[in-house]
Amino acid sequence: MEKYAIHIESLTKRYDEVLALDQVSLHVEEGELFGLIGPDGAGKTTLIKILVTLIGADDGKASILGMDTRQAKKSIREIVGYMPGRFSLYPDLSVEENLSFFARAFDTTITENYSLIESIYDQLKPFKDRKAGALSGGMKQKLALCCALIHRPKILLLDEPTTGVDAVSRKEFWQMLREIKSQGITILVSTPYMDEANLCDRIAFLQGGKILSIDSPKNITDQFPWQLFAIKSQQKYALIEWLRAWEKVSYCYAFGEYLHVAFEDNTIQAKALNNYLGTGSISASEITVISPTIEDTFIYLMEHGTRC
Ligand SMILES: Nc1ncnc2c1ncn2[C@@H]1O[C@H](COP(=O)(O)OP(=O)(O)OP(=O)(O)O)[C@@H](O)[C@H]1O
Repeated sequence: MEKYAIHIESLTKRYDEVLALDQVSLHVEEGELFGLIGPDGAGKTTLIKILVTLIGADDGKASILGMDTRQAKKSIREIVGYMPGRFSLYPDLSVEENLSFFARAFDTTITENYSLIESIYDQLKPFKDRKAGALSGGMKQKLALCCALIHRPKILLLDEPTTGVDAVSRKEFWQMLREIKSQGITILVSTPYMDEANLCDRIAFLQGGKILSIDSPKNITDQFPWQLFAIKSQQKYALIEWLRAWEKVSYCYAFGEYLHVAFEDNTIQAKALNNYLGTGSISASEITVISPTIEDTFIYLMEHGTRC
């Protein structure tokens, strides 16, 4: 008996000369909040479309609760909730009409599973007669989530639900996902935002159709192998140039007003770093040792190859 909510083995998908998925393997446990993290074009949408049986793979296997995506399309569609990346609602129907439409399509009613969407739909109620096309980005996102949940799916698949949404709505959205997870629903969510990876139980890094790593956010950041420094200076561009010219530097990227720098030689400490900056007439206002972020680790894995 299959124990995974989602099980993918060596999945490969090609669009003409583009290899969108290249031997992707992963599994998602029942009840997990799993993140598919990767930049534009990584293959996230393709993977999710295969899982919801909208497109077929060229090779490999994918199953949802033990059901093969090639053979059990109808049964899978009944138990998954899907929120596509682009606007999936009917813009000329009102908020309430959209929700009723999705409920009817799944042979249910708004009231039958209302408890699942109540806390989200309550925020939309004041606008229930407004056309979906006239809602704000954050409100559209909430309505699309209610529509994806209205038939109480066992597994929820969300394709970049927070892309183009403001920071407050993004935060609220992740809070909603935690609440949905607490109701026993397995969630697979894709995002290009590295900071959202920390909110998942486990994540898979996807890049160019390949998995770079799969693990908990903590175990992922533990893969960054060097001591990492954050440096701040008024001479930001000269600082980048000067450090990238130093043959001892093995990692050097700008993060906002800081530069993250690491050395393969772990004996190099802040004092030696400061001395080197001095030889280039650069003064740093801050040099501190920091913990690597998810983004640091993603860049490291991209440059140094897969670890899994
Ligand atoms: N229908 C298609 N025909 C041709 N190429 C495609 C098609 N759909 C996707 N691709 C290509 O496959 C690769 C993976 O695309 P995919 O949409 O799965 O990535 P993604 O991670 O979801 O990124 P994005 O956020 O940009 O959609 C990209 O190079 C993309 O251009």
